[in-house]
Amino acid sequence: MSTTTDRHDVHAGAPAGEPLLRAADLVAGYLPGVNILNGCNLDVHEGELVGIIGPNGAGKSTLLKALFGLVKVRSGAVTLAGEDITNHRADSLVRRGVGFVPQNNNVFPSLTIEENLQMGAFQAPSKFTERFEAIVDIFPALGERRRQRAGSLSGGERQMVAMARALMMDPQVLLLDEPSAGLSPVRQDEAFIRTRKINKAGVSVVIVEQNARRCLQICDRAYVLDQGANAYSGPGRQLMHDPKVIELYLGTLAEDVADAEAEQDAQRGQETPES
Ligand SMILES: Nc1ncnc2c1ncn2[C@@H]1O[C@H](COP(=O)(O)OP(=O)(O)OP(=O)(O)O)[C@@H](O)[C@H]1O
Repeated sequence: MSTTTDRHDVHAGAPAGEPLLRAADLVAGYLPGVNILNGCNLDVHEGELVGIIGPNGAGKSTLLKALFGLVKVRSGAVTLAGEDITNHRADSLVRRGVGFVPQNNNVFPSLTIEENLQMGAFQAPSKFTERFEAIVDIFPALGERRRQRAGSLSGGERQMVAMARALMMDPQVLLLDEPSAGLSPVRQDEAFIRTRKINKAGVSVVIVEQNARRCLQICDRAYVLDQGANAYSGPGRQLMHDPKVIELYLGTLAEDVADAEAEQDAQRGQETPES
């Protein structure tokens, strides 16, 4: 295992063996002739929590969408357990074990929590009860409030419903697009704790985040993107201490990072199940 955060080691710190999900040299974009991803690489190994951080407009969300068939890949390849899934449709990817939680408009507001989760299982309705129970084990609040309309929930609660809906198909890997976006600092922390719970329940996770520091704190490994290409990668905590990454992307002093780590360690000790 490599342990350096080196520009030239594109998967620094990655475990050995074949990744569960791989993006290799992806070139993709929205408009003809304009590439947003310029040769992006990403590996996710089974059980990993992998972060994607970088400046605004770096292409983080575009990379996630390209993995999920929502942005056309112009060259390069996406593979799942070694099989090519490049440009496969989202519904077929869901059947194959890839889940995706978009940043916005990610619940049906007029439907109840339970109905939202039924929508998540529409490709396998016979599994609804079993999956619902598994998800309530992770997020008990969803069971208690199953009859509440999603439109009446707070932003953080909606995000929980959106994550739960994506979990209904029992994905091998879950792609999360900025789960902390638009939430207050406390609610952001809850979103990160939920992400860790999902990962601890055995789901490999890719999380795109603007809150780079928090993201690096919870990730096994992270990739820093810049202008649609890999800039750095490595174990999350190692990137947090990398002077180049701090200067360019975290915009903070090393002492602040140490303080934030201590704070996070204290919070981790207090992590309790959702109520
Ligand atoms: N639907 C779209 N059509 C055309 N261009 C788009 C579209 N969505 C995103 N882009 C452009 O792609 C580039 C990368 O956007 P993307 O959302 O992937 O960046 P990001 O790294 O996730 O940024 P942020 O942290 O600000 O969300 C931006 O220049 C953006 O304007």
